[in-house]
Amino acid sequence: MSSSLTNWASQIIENISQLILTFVSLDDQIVLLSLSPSVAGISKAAMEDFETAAPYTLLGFLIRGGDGDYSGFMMDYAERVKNALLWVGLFSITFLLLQKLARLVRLWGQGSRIPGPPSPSFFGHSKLIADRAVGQNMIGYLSKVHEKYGPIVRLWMGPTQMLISVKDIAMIEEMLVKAEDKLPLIGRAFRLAFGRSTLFVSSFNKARRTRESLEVYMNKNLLERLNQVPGKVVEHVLERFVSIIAKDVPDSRQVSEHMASYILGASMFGDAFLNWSNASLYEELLVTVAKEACFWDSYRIPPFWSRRYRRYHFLCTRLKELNKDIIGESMKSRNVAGKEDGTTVFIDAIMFGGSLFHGKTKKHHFSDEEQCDNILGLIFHGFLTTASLISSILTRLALHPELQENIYWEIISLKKTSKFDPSDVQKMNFLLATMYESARLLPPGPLLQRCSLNHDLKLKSGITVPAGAIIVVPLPLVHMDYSVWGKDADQFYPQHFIPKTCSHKDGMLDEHEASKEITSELQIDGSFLSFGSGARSCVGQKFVILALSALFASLLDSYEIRLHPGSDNDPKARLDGCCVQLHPSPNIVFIKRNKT
Ligand code: HEM
Repeated sequence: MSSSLTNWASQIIENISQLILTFVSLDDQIVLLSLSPSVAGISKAAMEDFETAAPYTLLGFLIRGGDGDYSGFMMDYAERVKNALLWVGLFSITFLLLQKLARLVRLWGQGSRIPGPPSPSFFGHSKLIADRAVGQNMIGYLSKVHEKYGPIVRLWMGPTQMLISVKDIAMIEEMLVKAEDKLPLIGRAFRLAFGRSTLFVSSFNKARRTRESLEVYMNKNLLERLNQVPGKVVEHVLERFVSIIAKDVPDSRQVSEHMASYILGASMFGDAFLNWSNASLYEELLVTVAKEACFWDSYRIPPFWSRRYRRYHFLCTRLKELNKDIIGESMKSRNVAGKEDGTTVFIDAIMFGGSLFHGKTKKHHFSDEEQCDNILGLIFHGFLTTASLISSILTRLALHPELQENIYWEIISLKKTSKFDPSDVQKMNFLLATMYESARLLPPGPLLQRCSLNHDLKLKSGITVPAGAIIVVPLPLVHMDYSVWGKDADQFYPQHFIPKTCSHKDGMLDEHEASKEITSELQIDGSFLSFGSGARSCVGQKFVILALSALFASLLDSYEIRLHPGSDNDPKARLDGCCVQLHPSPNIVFIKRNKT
């Protein structure tokens, strides 16, 4: 038995050396050792050559078998290979499952150490929140659980998904610095409507470089343009207003959508946007897509079979086309102007320099298509949030005429010393405080959302938030916390942002103080979170506050905003689509000031 084995082994070794030679002589017709010659890619002629030229090769042995019974050996061999593969597969799957199970057990263990209500069912609280009554008032539900379980609360959204809600300012600050990623859902939501974005992606590492350059760009170049934009936007808005009131009395929401699209369009695309014949259509599509986006984004797999979805997709495609169109117009006007003036630097920086939106590596720059998607994603986020904030400001001003008088007083005071210039808004503390207060009482997005994709977060309090948990900050609870904002926390009161020590009338700054950073003279700390905070905070914050202040200064310089007689004067905050709005949106009118 042992001698036959030795013979067999030596025959194999001999055959291997012959086989190598045979392989060389058979060109490339033999692909690899295989179970059947046809599968191995051996032609019939080659097979005959092979058998006569190398009757004792390894391949020959395998095909013919040592004693001529090759089929039995091959079957046995195939069986062993199959079994080996099955075992490898089984081990890999078991290993992966065990890994997942270990992660799950760890998650449950970590979760059980964070206070929170027990899971009501296998589906956790997601089923509860999907319930209309609770879902509509998610903040109310979070308020109740925070009251019962403390400033950090854990909710199970299913057996594998944990939601952590944080209400304590110090914890929020720490969490927003440490949790640098966003929920993957956010990236998907934007991709569905507008393609790829370098900004609103989940991984912070992927967004970091683009964020940094965009922030520098917005705080420098876009703000420099503020002197030119607001006056023109007010003119356009009022022109449109006149055409709307010929048919209907506009509500603050319609006016705010119009203002938001014009202020963003004119800042980003320059005068080309103001002269563009499709500007109204672009705005209409933005509004329609924005209304539907949140609904369709809730689907894991988009329902391509639904006619309504296909219509939505069509509108997104049309919006993309118009976006390309206005980018083209903006670039054309740059060529006509023949110089890089303020009106087109934004588009230049993106489309030509390629320096604004970076690719994944230094060498990789995005294609024009990807750059257009990035611009649209930015406009979409900016439009939704800015329109919601403008609507809130318009409503507050219409409901509180005394606020308008304070702001008008600031404008008049400035005019006494020099000709009013929109960039002077940096000196108008009361106006700035009105912007912040509107954003505080009605943050466009009621929940800040973050996560840490790869690492657990160890908080100073000793709590560990597991990687992948959804972290939310319920802004209304933080912004209406009596212990932070005082007993009038739920009231609209711009003085919340004006330091008590400010000696100027209604908080207006003198020339010297105003030259400092805008926010340094207002009382803005970690408890104001409408623009987020930490690693992924909004890069448009400074631009929006100054642009809207300039816009309202230009408007209030010439007009008073009034409630239309009979209009509702007690609107309530309600989540509408992706943003919070006041409902019902009051009808407003602009009355020309008598400046005699
Ligand atoms: C009233 C207007 C706006 C509000 C209330 C707002 C609010 C926010 C909030 C809450 C976030 C998430 C912050 C966080 O998770 O900590 C955000 C992110 C962002 N915002 Fe805004 N935003 C506004 C306007 C704008 C505008 C006009 C732009 C630029 C044109 C802009 C650019 C961005 C960008 C690029 C991000 C993403 C940052 C990232 O994911 O890394 N925002 N914004």
